[in-house]
Amino acid sequence: MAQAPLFRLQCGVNSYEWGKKGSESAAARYAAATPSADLTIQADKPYAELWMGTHPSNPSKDLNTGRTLLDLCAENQSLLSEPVSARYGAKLPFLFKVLSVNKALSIQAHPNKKLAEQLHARDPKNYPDDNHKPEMAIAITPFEGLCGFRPLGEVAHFLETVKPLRTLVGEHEASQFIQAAKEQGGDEASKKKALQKAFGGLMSSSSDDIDREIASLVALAKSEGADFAAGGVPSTKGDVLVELVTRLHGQYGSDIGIFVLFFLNFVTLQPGEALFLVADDIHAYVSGDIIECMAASDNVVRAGLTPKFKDVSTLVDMLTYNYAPIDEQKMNPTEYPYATLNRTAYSSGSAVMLYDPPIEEFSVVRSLLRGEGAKATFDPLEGPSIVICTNGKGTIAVGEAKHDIEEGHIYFVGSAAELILESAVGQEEEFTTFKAFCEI
Ligand SMILES: NNC(=O)[C@@H](O)[C@H](O)[C@H](O)COP(=O)(O)O
Ligand SMILES: [Zn+2]
Repeated sequence: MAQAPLFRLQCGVNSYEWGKKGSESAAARYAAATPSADLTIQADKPYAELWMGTHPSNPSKDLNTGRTLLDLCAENQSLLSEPVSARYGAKLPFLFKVLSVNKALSIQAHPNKKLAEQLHARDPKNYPDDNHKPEMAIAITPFEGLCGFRPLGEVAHFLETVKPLRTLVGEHEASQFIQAAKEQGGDEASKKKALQKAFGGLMSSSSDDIDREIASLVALAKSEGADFAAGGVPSTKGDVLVELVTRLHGQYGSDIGIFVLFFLNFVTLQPGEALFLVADDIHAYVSGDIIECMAASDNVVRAGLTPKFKDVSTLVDMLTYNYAPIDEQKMNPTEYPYATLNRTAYSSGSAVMLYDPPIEEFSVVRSLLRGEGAKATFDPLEGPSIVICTNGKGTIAVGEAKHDIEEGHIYFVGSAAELILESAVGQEEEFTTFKAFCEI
């Protein structure tokens, strides 16, 4: 019997050390929102990531039958659409997640396709996939993260004003870098080379040197306060740096990752703001709840702020060394043109916004429907979707099938289905959903 194009999913949650504890974790609350989930949230246990998709490490299931979404897609490739299944096989091209971040994640990057194949062949235990992992994060609550290298002038400023940093980078690499950073014009490749040398110098520090310089850094931050690092830079002032150094030191002790703060942009996102990271872009998320969508892969190359397997030389070698101001790291949503709002939705200021990164595997639509009866009707699309409700309640319908949906509920929507979302919240309240999809 053909599988209905709309069915509810039961999704699993991964407990990594950096996750929020107990019910503070949105990932835990959403996973537990499904009646059959055999999940009793433990107050002192960290719950980091809710996974929604067909990735074998934590495959989502059809709530009613208990069958995996992977099996159902394999048997009913029309759920994916012919172009998607022909290009990506009988599985979802994306992995959709909710992350609840209590402590900083690892200093990390995700390998491009070619490097992913090499790492997977060499070390399948630590690199379980042969696929790239470009990723997008959309803030559900206020979010902090380290994303991409700072403008070179900012790194030069820190090398000139934070002695423990300059010591670990090395005097020669530091002065070479500062000279390259200050050179007007100059070719991009040699600037990126100087950045790689300085960053590589930092990351190759001995543990004794790190212990010694961390102690000096924390003491300096405490004693200088807002004057730390000569007051910092416009994007990250001295007092913010003091708080971050102190917080990360409290979380990870003597860890090289704390010094990486001076090389990477410190980004804050308000709910609805987003950032996109291409493969090989360095980052480390610091706090907050986010929706995350990525190509279907779990390959992470780590170099600090983690008890997990680190592969520092691979990380230093693989990075893009792209550098840019914070605002160039953010991703601006646009109004989604393929959804029709009814009169109630229009009058209540509802919005359906598209986050569309420059890759094929996924896009995400965030729907904010305000007030009872606000409705969004989505044009059928040729490809699979997963919808999660992160706030409020309403109904989700495809054809004759109509179900209640509320915070934490997750549905799979098959290709070519005409999806309707309708709010059931009060006048001043919001019914919020995120829909990840692939359409070729
Ligand atoms: N930036 N976010 C991601 O890449 C997530 O999808 C990953 O699953 C986490 O980063 C994994 O981080 P750890 O390996 O636990 O340090
Ligand atoms: Zn990542």
